[in-house]
Amino acid sequence: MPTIGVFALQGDVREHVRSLEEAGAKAVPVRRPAELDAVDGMVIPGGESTTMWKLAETFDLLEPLRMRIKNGMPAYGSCAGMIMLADRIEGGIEGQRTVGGIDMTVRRNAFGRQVDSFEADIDFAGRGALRAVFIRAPWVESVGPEVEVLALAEPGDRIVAVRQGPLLATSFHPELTPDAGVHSYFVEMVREL
Ligand SMILES: NC(=O)CC[C@H](N)C(=O)O
Repeated sequence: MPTIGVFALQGDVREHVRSLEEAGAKAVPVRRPAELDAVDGMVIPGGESTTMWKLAETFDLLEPLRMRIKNGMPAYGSCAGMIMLADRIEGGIEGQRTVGGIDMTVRRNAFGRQVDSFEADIDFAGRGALRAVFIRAPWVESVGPEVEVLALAEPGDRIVAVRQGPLLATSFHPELTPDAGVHSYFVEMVREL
């Protein structure tokens, strides 16, 4: 059984732990570099990317995360986590940095504010309909040639799920629904590597 860490300095950590366990992984919260060393893959949850970035710097987790990802560790980011895995962001705050790894430009809060949050049925990775929850969600503006688009959403057929090698990101929050499909997809990715 793979051990998957959940970035636990900020965000909806418990929900990801539950979804990962449902998908057949051992899930552990990660707050320190030593804890990061012990996992086979990482999830960066939904939450607030600006706060995640600041806390990751303060707790010396940003650089170790970047290194593990550079060395091929699988990672999955939902919503704020998607922003953290983007090489480039639009609409970030002054100086905002990410972990990076996926050759894409992500627009923060692209679908609107908290009041514009919505749910939609989307087709994820050709696996049929999946209920997707969007909360102040980003969308992907553009992707590099190595990036595979896994899902689009209305309005505007925006890119809301992508994969680049061992890295996966979604604009939406599968951890907030009972369907563990996206987490199962990620756990399979970790098993394959
Ligand atoms: N639900 C979310 O994760 C929202 C993400 C948030 N808008 C951010 O920029 O980090």
